[in-house]
Amino acid sequence: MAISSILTVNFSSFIKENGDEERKHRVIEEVGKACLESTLEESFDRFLKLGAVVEGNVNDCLGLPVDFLKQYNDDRSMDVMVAWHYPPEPGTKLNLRREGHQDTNCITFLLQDELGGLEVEKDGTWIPIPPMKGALVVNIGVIIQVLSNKKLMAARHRVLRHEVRNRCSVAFFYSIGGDKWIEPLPQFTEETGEIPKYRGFFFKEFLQARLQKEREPPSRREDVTTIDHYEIPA
Ligand SMILES: O=C(O)CCC(=O)C(=O)O
Ligand SMILES: [Fe+2]
Repeated sequence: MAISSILTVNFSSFIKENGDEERKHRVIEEVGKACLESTLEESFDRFLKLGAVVEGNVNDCLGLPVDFLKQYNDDRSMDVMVAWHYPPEPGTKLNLRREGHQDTNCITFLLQDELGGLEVEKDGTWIPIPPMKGALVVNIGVIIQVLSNKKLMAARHRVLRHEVRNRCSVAFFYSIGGDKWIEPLPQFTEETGEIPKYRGFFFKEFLQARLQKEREPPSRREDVTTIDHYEIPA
């Protein structure tokens, strides 16, 4: 089953989507554990607070004016928390459940269970990220990559499925509103003399293109809309 369908089929539990109350309630019902709701709500709110803190850290690491990235922050309707379930599939050696990708948001927080399986690409090599009790993996997403003109890169990562056990993870995607215009900031172009590496786009335009491609999967891999679509060739 294609990974793109994970959000919509019983293969995983889509547990909260900020902008869609109806869906949220339906899914929580489907999960069938009403007692979970307050825990989910609380987790969501905490992730949201964490997002604001880490966004501030990223802001400072990039040397941007204090609270500069906050201007992207007023619309929280695109934030999503997802519980992924990766059923085991015996007998396959390299059992990819999630192909290599970059997250298409701002910052992702990921909690993987004790089975591990998450890998990050570094210089063409896939490196396992061992699970650590009580630790979250923090991923930079492509929005930051574009705004910073590739000063901060979104890590490419993938997930291997376990041969005999169910793997679970929870991801929180800290995002921005669809009406935000994304392009390399002058701080990383005009002010440094660097050439912009991306052309500008509205975030929702990018998401729509991706969604469209997911609904009608392109036959060629290179046709999938990734952030490379907006890249200006050097
Ligand atoms: O399940 C995981 O560990 C990673 C999931 C992931 O990369 C994603 O949801 O974007
Ligand atoms: Fe991811």
